[in-house]
Amino acid sequence: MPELKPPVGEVLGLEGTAWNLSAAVFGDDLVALHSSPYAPPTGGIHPREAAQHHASVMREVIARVLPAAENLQAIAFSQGPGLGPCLRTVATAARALSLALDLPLVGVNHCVAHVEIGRWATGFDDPIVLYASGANTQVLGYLNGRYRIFGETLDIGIGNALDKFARSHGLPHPGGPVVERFARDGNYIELPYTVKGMDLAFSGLISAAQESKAPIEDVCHGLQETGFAMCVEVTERALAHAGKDEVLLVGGVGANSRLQEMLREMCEDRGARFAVPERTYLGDNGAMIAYTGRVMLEHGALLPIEESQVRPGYRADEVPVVWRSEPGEAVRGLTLEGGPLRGAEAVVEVQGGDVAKRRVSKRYRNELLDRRLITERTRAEARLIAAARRAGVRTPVIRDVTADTIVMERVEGDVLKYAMSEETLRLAGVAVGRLHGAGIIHGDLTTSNMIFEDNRCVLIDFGLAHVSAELESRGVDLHVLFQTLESTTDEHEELKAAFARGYAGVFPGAGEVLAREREVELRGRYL
Ligand SMILES: C[C@@H](O)[C@H](NC(=O)OP(=O)(O)OC[C@H]1O[C@@H](n2cnc3c(N)ncnc32)[C@H](O)[C@@H]1O)C(=O)O
Ligand SMILES: [Fe+2]
Repeated sequence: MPELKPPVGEVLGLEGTAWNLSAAVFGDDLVALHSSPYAPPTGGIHPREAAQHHASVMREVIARVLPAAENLQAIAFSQGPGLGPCLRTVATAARALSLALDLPLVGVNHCVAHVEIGRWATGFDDPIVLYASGANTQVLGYLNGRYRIFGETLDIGIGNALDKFARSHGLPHPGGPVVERFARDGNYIELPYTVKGMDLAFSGLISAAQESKAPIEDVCHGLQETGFAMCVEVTERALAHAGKDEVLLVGGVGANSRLQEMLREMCEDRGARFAVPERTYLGDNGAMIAYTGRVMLEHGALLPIEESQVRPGYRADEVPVVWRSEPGEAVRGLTLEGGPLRGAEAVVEVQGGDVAKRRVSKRYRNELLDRRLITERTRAEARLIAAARRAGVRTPVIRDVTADTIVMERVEGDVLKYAMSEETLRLAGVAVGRLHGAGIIHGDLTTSNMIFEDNRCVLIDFGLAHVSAELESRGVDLHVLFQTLESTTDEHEELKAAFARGYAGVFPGAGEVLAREREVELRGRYL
């Protein structure tokens, strides 16, 4: 007879990583939820004051949900990431409860909990997730036992960016909802748009918005149109890259109706499904911790009390996702033989021995922004493909260029994604080393943009390329590639080392750039 597992009862979850102290009891469904948000009297969130707030309402918040439990089995808490003092206050309470009630502890990663409650609330199985909150902006997807981070902000989270902008105009905290209200009555103004591969950055956008002399409604409108278009673009890139067909939006900024509308339009146009959980489960809440804690408990992922120290820099991809067993592997992409190929931003079609790459208009984007991006990128791509070629980097020969289309030589061979080995990575390193030596930054070094033909690496897709000899640009260029490697294979360390060998062999500045790459990587890892 198969062994019957005892039914898992309820789990109490405690959340308090930043602005909200919240507790919930979750069984087969949500049993009870109570929150006590902290609103800073002036300015942004002060970590210590928020922690004091959490401590002062802890007893009451827990007392509001605990009596609803009939068969409590564990205490789950947000172990990180988050603000140190807040995390410590919550962990202390969780340990005390665990000891007093003689129940095991479960340490939950806050980002993973946003994703899991989102899957629960929408019924989505294997989505690409846009996690847009105060401190984080990430695009995640499940692959081989982990939530992989395909792309993320290189500076601050979009929510904090909106909050910071609002603060500089004397508007109340949190700024996100205030910006949304002003944006409704505004007209589009142009602001800096920054996407690097599947990563993005908001500080240039925010400084320009802060300095703008345009009416506040217009600045808010331009800010949303630009910042959200960046988020939707990287989500679409991840969707195309991973070959999935569901998009889930989570995190506090997910409450924004314009962001929801843009994602919905992108998904409709791609034939993907889109969902967003109801508001209760979007921003920080205890239910997401209780629910994820319960799933972890069912799979035996308990936390000994002596290992229960908080983890302020805890990343989603550090968590072994033992409750999902499928490989989640991407289906192999279509080939050009099957007709026109639809990438994240362009349609590529065979024309004899050539291909025509046409950038398509995106319905989710403001029209002026859409036209600007299509023209700028088509021009940059044609110019820099030619420049790279002159510098001795293999790229396709350009035949013709119009406002939105480039006709170029067709390169045959496997893209790096399907030809991963130390040797191909070394060849990729050689190509990128030559490119950087010529003062060109690729801007989108993913494993789909390198093709192996006759034992050489051909670089394609220069739409985000630009000329720069800055250490930072070069470091970020490598970071985009390394991040794609990390998100697709467990052998990333060997592959990175092989790349570095090829890169250093042709580019004298390699040591410095590799060190900078490491710095960029660590930057994204802390709040
Ligand atoms: C680590 C953790 O503490 C952190 N949590 C967090 O940032 O809280 P969350 O509830 O997910 O998001 C709050 C953010 O969400 C923004 N927000 C709320 N409603 C919004 C709206 N309608 N439009 C835009 N932003 C909005 C707020 O301005 C604020 O920046 C996180 O998940 O990164
Ligand atoms: Fe959060």
